[in-house]
Amino acid sequence: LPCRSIMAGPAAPENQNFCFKDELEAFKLSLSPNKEVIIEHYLAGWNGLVKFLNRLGNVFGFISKDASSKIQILRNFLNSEHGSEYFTVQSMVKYELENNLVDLKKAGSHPESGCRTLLRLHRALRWLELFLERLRTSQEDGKTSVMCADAYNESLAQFHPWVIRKAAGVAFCMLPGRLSFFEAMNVGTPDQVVAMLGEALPVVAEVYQITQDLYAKHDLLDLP
Ligand SMILES: CCCCCCCC/C=C\CCCCCCCC(=O)N[C@@H](COP(=O)(O)O)[C@H](O)/C=C/CCCCCCCCCCCCC
Repeated sequence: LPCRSIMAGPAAPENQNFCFKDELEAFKLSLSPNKEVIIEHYLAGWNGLVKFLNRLGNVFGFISKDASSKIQILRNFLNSEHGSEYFTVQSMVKYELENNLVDLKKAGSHPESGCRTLLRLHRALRWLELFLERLRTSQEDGKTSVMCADAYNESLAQFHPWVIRKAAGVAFCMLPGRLSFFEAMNVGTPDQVVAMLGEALPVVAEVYQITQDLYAKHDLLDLP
């Protein structure tokens, strides 16, 4: 499906030509032929989601700020002299572990390692997968705030302190209704949105699972 040219959000320059489908394409590109996760495309996927979130209003600012700062930390690694070690999640894990660049048990000299930073986004990817699935199967009168909160409670919430959970809960209540949400995605009719979600979900799920298995294998799922 081609993207529509209408703008569904505030008329900021970065909102022009926005199309949610393009943003999810980046996650598809992040899967290499040998099923490694290419960090540059993974971050482009997240960046697109943050752009989308920014269109939904300032109330989500604290969420998009946190995601953006994590994207930036990883981009800095990619652009550093060791950038080639950060080509895939697999190469990053190998490089950082072999060079003792990860605080494994408690925050120490590497509080912002690539591994711990990507883990935060990875946990959020599970929320995204659950939210997209709820959206895809929702009825016309389904409430995005409830779908979002349910997906959050089933995934990310367990990693957040009370104050963040409360703030997130308040923000979710400000989400637009299902139809306006679909409009903001700028994909087309509700049927076309649902079809697009059906295509996007297996990709998001695969990227999530590959990263999950890798982190589990190296015992990295609880990095401080
Ligand atoms: C068709 C579906 C459209 C979906 C559109 C999704 C747009 C989502 C865009 C970005 C998602 C934000 C990802 C948030 C990453 C959070 C990482 C995290 O857990 N950070 C916490 C821990 O970090 P450290 O302190 O250990 O460095 C940090 O404390 C979090 C702070 C901010 C609050 C995070 C709340 C997350 C809620 C996720 C749901 C987003 C709701 C979007 C509604 C469409």
